[in-house]
Amino acid sequence: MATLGAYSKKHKVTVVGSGNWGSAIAKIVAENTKEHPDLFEEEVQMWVFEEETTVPKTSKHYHAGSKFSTQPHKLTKLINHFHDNVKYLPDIALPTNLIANPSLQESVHDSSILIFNLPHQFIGGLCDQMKGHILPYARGISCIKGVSVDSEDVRLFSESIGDKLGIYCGALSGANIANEVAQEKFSETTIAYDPPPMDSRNPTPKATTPQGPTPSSSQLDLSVINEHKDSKGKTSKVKLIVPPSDLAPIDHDIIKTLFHRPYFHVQVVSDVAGVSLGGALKNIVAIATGFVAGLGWGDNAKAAVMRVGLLEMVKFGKMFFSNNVQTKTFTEESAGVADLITSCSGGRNYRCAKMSVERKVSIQEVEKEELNGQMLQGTSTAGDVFHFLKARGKESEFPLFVGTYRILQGEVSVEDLPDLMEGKKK
Ligand SMILES: NC(=O)c1ccc[n+]([C@@H]2O[C@H](COP(=O)([O-])OP(=O)(O)OC[C@H]3O[C@@H](n4cnc5c(N)ncnc54)[C@H](O)[C@@H]3O)[C@@H](O)[C@H]2O)c1
Ligand SMILES: O=P(O)(O)OC[C@H](O)CO
Repeated sequence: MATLGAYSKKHKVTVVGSGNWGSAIAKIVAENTKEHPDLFEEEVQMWVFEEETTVPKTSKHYHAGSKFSTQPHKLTKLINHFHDNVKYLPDIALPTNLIANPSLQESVHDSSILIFNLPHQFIGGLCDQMKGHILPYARGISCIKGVSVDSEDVRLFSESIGDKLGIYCGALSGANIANEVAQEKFSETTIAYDPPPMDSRNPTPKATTPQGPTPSSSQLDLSVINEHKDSKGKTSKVKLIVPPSDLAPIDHDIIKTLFHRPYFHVQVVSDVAGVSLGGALKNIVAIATGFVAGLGWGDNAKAAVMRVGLLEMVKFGKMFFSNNVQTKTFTEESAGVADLITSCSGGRNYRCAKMSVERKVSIQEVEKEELNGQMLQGTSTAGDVFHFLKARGKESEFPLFVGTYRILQGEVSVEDLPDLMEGKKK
């Protein structure tokens, strides 16, 4: 594990997002910053999308007659008072060094490590608000499970965040149902972090320094033109800022120290595209698995959907992200097959899809009734991926992804899925 060694400055960490997974990850990193005061500032900021809420009746903090249980209060106030995200991760004790902050700009101020963890629909707008307010040499980790799609392109959130903010950003994804992780039940995760060469500990990075008297490290113009190969194999030149030399480089060691816990085991790899795609595409497969479970079709049917889903996940990566995506990320890492299995067994996408078939209502209706503000990612990812494939005439090559979208749209029925998967039904 990393130690401070020659570095005198500490990393400040901010988690952008505070939903079910956002709060669980914030708990983990706050536990680790407390355990490693040589590397990190103890206090971790967590940006909260502010809303008014009361303590729910099911919470251990609910007391009939108490002002928090009867009148709405700001969620940040409740989190900081009870050290419990009573709405999105109820009844989990959050470390007292984790501070909920409703101001995005204030929470990211001076942070050298930014962790992005919120439903993917919101990240673009938040990055726009963060521009100019973050340290230019900050580095990021995206815990978002989704892909950024428009008619032109499909992109990884780690890359679109990185481009918007002018920073390097890796990705964390794995078989991680948030409530289980928060209850400290053992799980594994995969972090893909392939930082620019200038971030390595040795040798000291080359940097362009202004002429004149020697400035302090914080005043140096440490911009480096970094030749960068993106997840599709395209090489471009990006201007990145070298972190000051009195701050420990954000390399695999530091990343592992920040996220690894006795109950949360981290593998660090370099395949950012594979890790991100695994987390995004399995959500579509989880919906399809939930649909067949809703019909009462049993474990064999679920396994068949998962098998086809895994093949389509790998194919999608290979087809649209060239050879940068490694098949073994899908077959060997937590971010691949393990996440697929857990999501298709007990994830929200699976559970809501199952209930929608059982109750004969739309999945959106179930989401609203059952998730108390948490949001499904599979429904929008299914739509995004469908439109992306359609624009390229590739629908027939991804029958499960396309079939799931068409069921969601009400164009075909769940009973059609076996034939859809085999391309027998159009
Ligand atoms: N929950 C899990 O078990 C889990 C596990 C691993 C990964 N993930 C992934 O983590 C990411 C975050 O998921 P989550 O579970 O933390 O979120 P969630 O489903 O709990 O979503 C609710 C969050 O969205 C916020 N929100 C609502 N409206 C907003 C707005 N207009 N702007 C900004 N934020 C707004 C809410 O305040 C809340 O924090 C997703 O990509 C998800 O797929 C989730
Ligand atoms: O609950 P879901 O379906 O969003 O999935 C949760 C996690 O991604 C499982 O690893």
